[in-house]
Amino acid sequence: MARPLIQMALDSLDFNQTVELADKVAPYVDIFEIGTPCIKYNGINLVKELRQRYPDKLLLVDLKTMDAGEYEAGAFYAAGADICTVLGVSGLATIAGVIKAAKKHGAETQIDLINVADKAECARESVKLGAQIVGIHTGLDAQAAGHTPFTDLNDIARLGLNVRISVAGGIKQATVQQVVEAGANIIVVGAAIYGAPCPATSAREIRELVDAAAA
Ligand SMILES: O=C(CO)[C@H](O)[C@H](O)COP(=O)(O)O
Repeated sequence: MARPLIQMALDSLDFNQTVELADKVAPYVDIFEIGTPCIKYNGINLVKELRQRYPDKLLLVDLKTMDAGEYEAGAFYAAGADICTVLGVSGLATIAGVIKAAKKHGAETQIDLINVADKAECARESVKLGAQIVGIHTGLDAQAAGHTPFTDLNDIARLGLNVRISVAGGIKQATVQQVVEAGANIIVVGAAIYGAPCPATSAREIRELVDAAAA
């Protein structure tokens, strides 16, 4: 099995804390995600800072674009994003716009299936448009209401689409093996790392668990 990537969700609002956290966990993760609240609060300068600081890491900007896909995402790809997210609920025209902007910069697009009613259909259509990643995502509010991403992950993985699958939504040490075995290619982790007493230790544990599950 190809080694799944670990994506660290940087979900603080504070610019310096975000950079400090990235520094702490960098040895253990493959992708830095600038979370949606974080990018709204800090803007494109944070993309530039992390790009310059980490030229060899993948950088995902969690724009969760809902409209004006090409226009909105284009600036972030130009600033150094490797991946931007667009909401599946935005519709195919907006998704196509973000994909167009990504292609212009040799970058990738992730379709976030959060709150999409027919996730299989949205994933299939997104792949036809040229998306490289679909995101199974139980958001923070849905997590608080007791939801998890596991059933949706299994359902989408079973489709066997030519697309990488990202999973997010409260993934922690206890659930890493399950999501790797279900077929996730990108494991997104936020609170289980940034909320831990020692984020670096937590990130290292998750790295070891992902690698062991994929071996
Ligand atoms: O995109 C997000 C919220 O919309 C989070 O970054 C994502 O859910 C990962 O964080 P956690 O592991 O804490 O769920």
